[in-house]
Amino acid sequence: MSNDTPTILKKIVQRKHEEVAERSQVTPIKELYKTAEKARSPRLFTQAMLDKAATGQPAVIAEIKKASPSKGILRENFIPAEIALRYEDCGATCLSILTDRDFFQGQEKFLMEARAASSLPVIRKDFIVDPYQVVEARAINADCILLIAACLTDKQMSELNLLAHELGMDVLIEVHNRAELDRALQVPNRLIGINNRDLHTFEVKLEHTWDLLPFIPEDRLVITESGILNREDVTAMQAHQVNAFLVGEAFMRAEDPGKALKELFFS
Ligand SMILES: O=C(O)c1ccccc1NCC(=O)[C@H](O)[C@H](O)COP(=O)(O)O
Repeated sequence: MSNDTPTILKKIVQRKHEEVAERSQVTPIKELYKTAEKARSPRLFTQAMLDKAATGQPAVIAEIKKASPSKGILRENFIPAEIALRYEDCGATCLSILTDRDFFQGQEKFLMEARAASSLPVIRKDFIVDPYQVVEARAINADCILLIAACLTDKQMSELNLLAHELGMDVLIEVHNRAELDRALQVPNRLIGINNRDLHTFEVKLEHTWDLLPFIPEDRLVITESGILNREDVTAMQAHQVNAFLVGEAFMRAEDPGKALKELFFS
């Protein structure tokens, strides 16, 4: 593929820069900082994942997303607060809420509603390319942000990571291949997400997780992301000593997302 080919990830990143420009016209970053200062105290996302992993039980980040670019609408009956409660009751360790509007039909208020309904730490799942979005994440009560190595330069990755920590949030750094992993490991952070989905082509291969494992130091917690659909997938990850997961589609398509979580991980 040529570097000029507009993949979905490139389109999303371009839109994010436009969004930041539009939003800062309406709410300048100084104002956003004031809202962030008054936000709810951050819940400990990384610690929750580490504590759960230490018990030997699966540490599950359960995702709330209405739609995705690769799969379209995933769920019609979409009430984030209800889904969050079910996830918590059924053993989730943390929540992931899509806030992107144009590609995932997400909204900031979904994160606020889901977090208010549960006591779990929440990650803002979005495509963060600018400090404005980090401050915005804290202003809507997020406890953690996602940084996707494929969207960021090394400098951006470390600056956004630092800003998130200064604001009291945790960070999940996501990679898909060895080059991104090597870059991500330069950033001081405990959580490394390996996305099994190529965000340029949508191709999903679970092998990405175990292929990268030998290159990850012991002090990082590896979270496998995307394409975990059934018990065989979970067992395959556990056979490689990976026991932290981020799952969306498999739960969102189920009538009761909480029951689906319980069946996938705890039955
Ligand atoms: O899911 C997509 O189609 C997608 C496309 C482009 C960029 C990101 C995308 N998804 C974000 C995610 O990484 C997933 O929501 C997350 O890992 C959960 O995956 P799944 O369990 O397969 O829903």
